[in-house]
Amino acid sequence: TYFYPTVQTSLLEHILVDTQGAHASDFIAAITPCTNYVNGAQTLGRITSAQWIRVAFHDFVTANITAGTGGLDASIGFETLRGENSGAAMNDSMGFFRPRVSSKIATADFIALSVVMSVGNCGGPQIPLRGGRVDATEGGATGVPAPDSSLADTLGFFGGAGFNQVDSIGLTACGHTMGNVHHEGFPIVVGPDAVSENNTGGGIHFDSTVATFDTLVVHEYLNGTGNAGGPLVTSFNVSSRSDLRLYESDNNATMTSLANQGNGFFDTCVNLFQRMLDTVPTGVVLSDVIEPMPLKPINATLDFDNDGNLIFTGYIRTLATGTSAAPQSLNLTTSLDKQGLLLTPESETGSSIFGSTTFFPFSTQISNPEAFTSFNVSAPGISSQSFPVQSGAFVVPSLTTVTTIHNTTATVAFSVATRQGYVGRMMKRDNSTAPSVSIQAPVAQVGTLGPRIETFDDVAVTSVAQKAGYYVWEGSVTVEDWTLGPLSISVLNENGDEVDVAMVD
Ligand code: HEM
Repeated sequence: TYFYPTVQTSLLEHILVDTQGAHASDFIAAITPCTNYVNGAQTLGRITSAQWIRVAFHDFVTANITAGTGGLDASIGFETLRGENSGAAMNDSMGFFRPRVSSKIATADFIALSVVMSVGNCGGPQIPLRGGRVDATEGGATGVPAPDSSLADTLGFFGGAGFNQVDSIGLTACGHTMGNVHHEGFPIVVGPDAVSENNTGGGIHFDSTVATFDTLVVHEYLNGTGNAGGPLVTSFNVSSRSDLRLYESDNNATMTSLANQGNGFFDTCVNLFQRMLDTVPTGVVLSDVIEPMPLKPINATLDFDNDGNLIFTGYIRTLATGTSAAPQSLNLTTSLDKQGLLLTPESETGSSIFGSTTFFPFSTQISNPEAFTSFNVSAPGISSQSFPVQSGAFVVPSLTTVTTIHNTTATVAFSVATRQGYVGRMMKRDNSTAPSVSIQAPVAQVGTLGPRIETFDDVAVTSVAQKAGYYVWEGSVTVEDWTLGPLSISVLNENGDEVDVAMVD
């Protein structure tokens, strides 16, 4: 399957942009509406959008930027039993991400993505998202501020993660514009009187708009109106007033300046959140910022049709922003066929905060695969774009299946096609030469709900057929303790680089 520009960027962009209607990802359903609680009863007084933001903070703040350790690395999954990570948010969120994690998107990337989606889809600004985080294999350092932490300790924890006093006040105000402090989990902050039939967890809002990302928490704090900054300002228990201690630590200068920024508050939060999300251990290289793509190939892949012909099928998605309209048709040409295909859209469209999406399915026969090196998409009003492809080797989607037992054991039976004469990384096996196939599967590990990735290298394959100038190879792998996330099947070249990959589940 052809993913553009990379597998990871393509998949993350999909979750970010395909939020409603045609071909939508189900990720956003967890925070739709923004008051939704995806892990249990709506009467618990919990909301998922706010939980996601809190999880990222707890994962991040134990970073030691001098040592280059910690940050957004999903170590939080191993740390949920620590008192400083009290509350349902950590395992609720890890449990939601778990069946989505794959070799291409780590849990830590889901932690980052979830903040971007909560803020961006609940009234706030768009935080630039990068991919490429790497999950920790064990718990990291301690050091999350708690309601009864001293000001010095709190500033020390933030400082270790690279945030000074002004940054710390800003990040806390940006975080505490959504969500609750709950009696259940934090009885030293919120008393039992918060518990009611429709709020069994006893959640008290930080501001009057619990599920909207806005500046209200700052104004209510300074003016003493509404929720007056929330339970960490007003708690019956003076030692639990950590937000009050932090906000007052510079005589409210930072809070006053945040209030005076007006809409600039959003820019401040974008900046601070982005720094938080992009704090990663030394050696982790993040991708470019993932931008919504105006023209995107989706599930574009080589395959064989029922007659054994080689075909190239998939969709082209267009994204119309602002007042621009979707094109009526697209023209798809390939390096083989300059005449091209006229593509017409599916009737169902999608919508998102970025604009509306339209999907143009295509299928075209490839008669001379050696010359199939690119395809090009154009339409009136859209600048034409060319996409490079390779046809040397590919995972055959129609001949690849996953079967599961009890949802924990998965058997991947796959087919790979290699073009006759293709020089990839061929392995000597049973007196013949076979392609090198690697399968990566997310599996359960002890101590965290976050999966680890198990790799099956050089999976045995046997040659079973010849089709359309290709050898077809079959193989299979059985994965135990599968966590339900997409499995990747990769064909590797002589350098061990991926030439083609299929994501299956
Ligand atoms: C002095 C620093 C901080 C302290 C002591 C603190 C403490 C707390 C506590 C005790 C809760 C209640 C959790 C629950 O009842 O489930 C909470 C909630 C929350 N915190 Fe903080 N926090 C701090 C800074 C931050 C920062 C910097 C962010 C974000 C960047 C953040 C984001 C959140 C969010 C979104 C919630 C609501 C969670 C929910 O509704 O489930 N916090 N915080």
